[in-house]
Amino acid sequence: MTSTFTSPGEGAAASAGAAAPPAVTAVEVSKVYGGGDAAVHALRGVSVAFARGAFTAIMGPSGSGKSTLMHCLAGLDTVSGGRVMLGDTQLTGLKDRQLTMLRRDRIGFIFQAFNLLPTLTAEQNIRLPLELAGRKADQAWFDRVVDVVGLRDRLGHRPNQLSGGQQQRVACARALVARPEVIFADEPTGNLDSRAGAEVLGFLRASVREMGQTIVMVTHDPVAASYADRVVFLRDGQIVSELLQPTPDTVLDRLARITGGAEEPSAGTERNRAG
Ligand SMILES: Nc1ncnc2c1ncn2[C@@H]1O[C@H](COP(=O)(O)OP(=O)(O)OP(=O)(O)O)[C@@H](O)[C@H]1O
Repeated sequence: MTSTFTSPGEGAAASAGAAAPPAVTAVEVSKVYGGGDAAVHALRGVSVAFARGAFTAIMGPSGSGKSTLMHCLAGLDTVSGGRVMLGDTQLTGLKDRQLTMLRRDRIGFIFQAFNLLPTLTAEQNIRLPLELAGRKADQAWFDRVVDVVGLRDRLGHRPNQLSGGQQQRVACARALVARPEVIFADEPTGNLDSRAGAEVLGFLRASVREMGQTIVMVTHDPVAASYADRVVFLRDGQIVSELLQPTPDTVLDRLARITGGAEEPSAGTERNRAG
């Protein structure tokens, strides 16, 4: 049996009202790559809900299905079974063009590689997705985002004039400025030293606290995960555990138990309330 993992009123989720659906929901999602003897069951009946206004980390051993889950949640890949909802919208079954528009209008992405356009300034990079969508950034919101990520005095710089941490802050601002319903971050600090990584994570945390942003982040790093409100752990394509209010130590401890095989899927309702 597969448990459904939900998170009780965290952050803005509490004020979003009982009727508001989670930002993202997966119901019994499975994903099989290939077929026959070579079939790889990357996800095996994953049910999980991500509350609005909360910061959730997805962790697990290499090959456990983290990237596959994120790609299915973000409409970058199709599921083999089950369904994915973005708010009230069912992604499963949408046509490619509808999915492209949905990603453009409602989802933000931050990747390990910053993916900035080298010939554009920081400000132009931040505004680009909105302009491509034919929308104009609300100036007050733009200013707020720029201040939250601390880029006010770097807006005229090109990416090669910025440090890695500053470039990733531009990528964060680019995702935040469109006010997406959810931002998916895939190892956002993977290319940064620990100081720059801490800065970027601090800004992501601040965007959740101060702007009610919803963030789902895949990471291998227990310190990065400790910035989240909640960590869900995958093993062999199933969610096997979760932690609320994680600390680096509780995350490490849980990872050790998971990789040691001590945690079974049914143990997932156990929660850490320390910290
Ligand atoms: N395009 C693909 N074709 C075939 N198998 C794939 C494909 N993508 C992923 N897999 C397999 O699916 C399983 C889950 O992979 P996934 O990349 O989601 O894991 P992960 O937890 O993100 O791993 P890592 O931490 O190493 O990035 C693995 O066994 C992987 O080899």
